[in-house]
Amino acid sequence: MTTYAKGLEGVIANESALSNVEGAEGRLSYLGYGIDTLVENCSFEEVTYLLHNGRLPKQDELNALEKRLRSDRELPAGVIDFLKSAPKDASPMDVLRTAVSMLGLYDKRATIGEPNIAKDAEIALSLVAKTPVIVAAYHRFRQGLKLPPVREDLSEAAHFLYLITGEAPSEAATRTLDVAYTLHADHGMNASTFSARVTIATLSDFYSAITSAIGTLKGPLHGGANEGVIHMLQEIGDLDKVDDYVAGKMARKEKIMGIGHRVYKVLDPRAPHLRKLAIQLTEELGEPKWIQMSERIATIMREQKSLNANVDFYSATVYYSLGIPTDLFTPIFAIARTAGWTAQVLEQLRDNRLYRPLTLYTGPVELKEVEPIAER
Ligand SMILES: CC(=O)SCCNC(=O)CCNC(=O)[C@H](O)C(C)(C)COP(=O)(O)OP(=O)(O)OC[C@H]1O[C@@H](n2cnc3c(N)ncnc32)[C@H](O)[C@@H]1OP(=O)(O)O
Ligand SMILES: O=C([O-])CC(=O)C(=O)O
Repeated sequence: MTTYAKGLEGVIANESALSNVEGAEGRLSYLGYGIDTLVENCSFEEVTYLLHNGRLPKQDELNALEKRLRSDRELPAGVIDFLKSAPKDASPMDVLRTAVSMLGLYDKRATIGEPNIAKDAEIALSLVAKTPVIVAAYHRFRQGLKLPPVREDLSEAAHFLYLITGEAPSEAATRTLDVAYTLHADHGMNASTFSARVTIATLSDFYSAITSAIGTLKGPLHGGANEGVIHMLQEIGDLDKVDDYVAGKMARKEKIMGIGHRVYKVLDPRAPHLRKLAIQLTEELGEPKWIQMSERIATIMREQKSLNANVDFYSATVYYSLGIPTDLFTPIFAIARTAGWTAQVLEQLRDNRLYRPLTLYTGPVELKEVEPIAER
């Protein structure tokens, strides 16, 4: 019997060995490694290797991956020209989506049809290497600044912070972003990953799949919620205004950004890591009000609606505390998720089948005659 689940809730769309999202328990692991131990012991580069290769790297393999990513940071001149000429007030997610699509124009390895996994694995790494440079370059150009020369001596997280500020970041800031990258790297059949897999499953090219994913991530019900959280906190302004604000939202049946999740019925396991960082960073910044407001919102939503914070709720305050402009929050999510999207695309290609679900037709069933246009 064919059943209908609105929004595909509870539907298993494919098989994957990459990330295990355990909604009832509030657990997340990549290839059998829980995120707690990965955050504690591994860099984002190690996690990228894990997702792409199915196992953690040995030291020489990690060195080779880091070298490979760091040597692939230059963007094609045509993409740089686009980033310089893009409207200064464009959404960085729109710019990223367009620039990633453009990368495909300059990469002869990107073809349609029967996959070549070795070639596709190279494209996957190029995408991981280049997406942060695209985001940073646009951010610099929109301010009328030059992009600092790309460097090969900095990790993925450090290099991104260096490019947006022009200065090598502190170890603490690098570590914070690295942890955030690891926590965002992959997450089962979330909407943007699903988009990427649907696109690649037609045997379209790799860049088209990641372009689809970026377009899907930007919506406020998905990755775009992290920017919505900061806008909400700024709108509220003070701790003593939180209760009225949330009550107003509930009365109008509006969503609180960063709260709720399709799969997690308990706290998102990424949230406590980001919460801890947010507490520490806002204290150092002397601006504890952001985390105080967040804590109050989370408490009200938990107590009154049985809804919990998701990954976007505290990441927003973490990025804000690092001095990152709000409209780069979702692009940062995209940078980290590129590790997972590309791994998922490769996994799809290794055992591909076209996605083609059905629709529950609700239109007229009786066939009609076409009336002459003057009589309609
Ligand atoms: C990385 C990520 O993508 S994590 C998710 C990021 N998105 C957000 O933070 C946006 C806010 N959250 C939401 O919109 C939702 O919780 C989603 C999109 C994440 C999940 O959506 P769904 O599983 O489809 O749940 P749905 O939207 O049907 O909500 C179920 C019920 O909870 C309520 N609800 C869910 N989330 C929220 C919220 N953030 N604020 C207020 N009410 C909420 C709904 O109003 C609905 O109530 P009702 O049954 O009385 O009508
Ligand atoms: O899994 C989801 O639906 C959304 C999410 O948390 C993610 O993509 O990280």
